[in-house]
Amino acid sequence: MLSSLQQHAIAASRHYQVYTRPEKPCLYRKRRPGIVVRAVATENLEKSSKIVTSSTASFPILVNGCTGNMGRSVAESIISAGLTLVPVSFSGREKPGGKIKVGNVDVTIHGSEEKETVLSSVINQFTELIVVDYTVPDAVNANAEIYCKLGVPFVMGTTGGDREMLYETVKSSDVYAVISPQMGKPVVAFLAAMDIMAEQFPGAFSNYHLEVMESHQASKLDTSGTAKAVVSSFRKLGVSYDVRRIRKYRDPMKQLQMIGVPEEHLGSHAFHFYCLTSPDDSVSFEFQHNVCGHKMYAEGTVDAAIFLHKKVQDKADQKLYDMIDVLREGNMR
Ligand SMILES: NC(=O)C1=CN([C@@H]2O[C@H](COP(=O)(O)OP(=O)(O)OC[C@H]3O[C@@H](n4cnc5c(N)ncnc54)[C@H](OP(=O)(O)O)[C@@H]3O)[C@@H](O)[C@H]2O)C=CC1
Ligand SMILES: O=C(O)C1=N[C@H](C(=O)O)C[C@H](O)C1
Repeated sequence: MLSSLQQHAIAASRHYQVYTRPEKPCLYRKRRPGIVVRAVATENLEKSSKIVTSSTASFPILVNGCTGNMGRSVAESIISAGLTLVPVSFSGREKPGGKIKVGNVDVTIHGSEEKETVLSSVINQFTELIVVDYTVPDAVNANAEIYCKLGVPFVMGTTGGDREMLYETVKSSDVYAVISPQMGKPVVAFLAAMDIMAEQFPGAFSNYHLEVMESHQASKLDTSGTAKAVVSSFRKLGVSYDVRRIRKYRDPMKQLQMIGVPEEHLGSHAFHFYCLTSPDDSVSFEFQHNVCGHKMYAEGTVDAAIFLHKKVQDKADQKLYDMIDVLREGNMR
């Protein structure tokens, strides 16, 4: 009998056949042209006077982690959405120097020890600033503390770190934030459905056996935050499962041969698979979401930033949000 993982591998490769069909390449379907690009390239940031963005549609966003996969992708989506990309970002390296070009914006990369001083100066120069964080798990808590200390609203897409401490940091500050390990709206809808099921039918999967596996690019440092969120719903549904049991795949050979990740997406994919089996093995459920590339998360992140900007402008009472709140608001582009 095939193990559920082998069955998954077969299903995944079948799926691959489907979505790479040349006549219907849904992954690569062209989007409608975006809103006009309105990136403000602000050379000589130090010299410029305060940049005021009066219209809701053009508030400035600083992306922390612009040299990474997600940071760059979000920066590109900000420009495509006609928002203002602040030409400053941070890196884990102490003295990175240099600039990277995103669209027509030259983004200066600063070292992590300069974060607080540089960010304070950006806050003084850009009104209505929102920060987006796509860095590394080890930087999550320190970064959130800086944002809260400086009073800048932020979207935290980075996974890992001490999540409880992260929420505490925000709650004990006066800062608006969207925090979510998953910014891809269809996957967020799946997470929401699991959460609603857990809320309405607690114990529906009592004593079921759970297997979870996730596969990501080899550079991913932590266990999937999304898988952990799904497990937390399954636990409410009556399953006993420790997130340390989640099987992580980071080896490109296994991803290619066993899981069926398309070769061109080995460097950027997120495949998740959950299998629930009844105690007597007579019933099984399988859930799977496979994402290639980063665009979906980048676009969701821009929606989260637009949502957060509105909450700040409206002086909303609630300050801490997740992506389910963003989805519920229903004001997606
Ligand atoms: N919420 C969501 O939907 C998604 C979340 N993610 C999460 O986002 C995070 C980033 O992923 P990804 O872009 O693939 O990772 P990368 O490794 O590609 O990028 C990490 C970035 O963080 C920078 N960095 C490292 N240390 C620090 C630091 N101390 N301060 C500031 N910047 C730092 C790196 O700069 P340098 O290399 O120059 O040091 C680099 O720019 C991960 O936690 C990932 O799980 C990813 C996809 C979707
Ligand atoms: O690192 C990634 O790539 C991703 N990270 C997030 C997670 O840990 O859940 C979301 C998605 O899986 C992509």
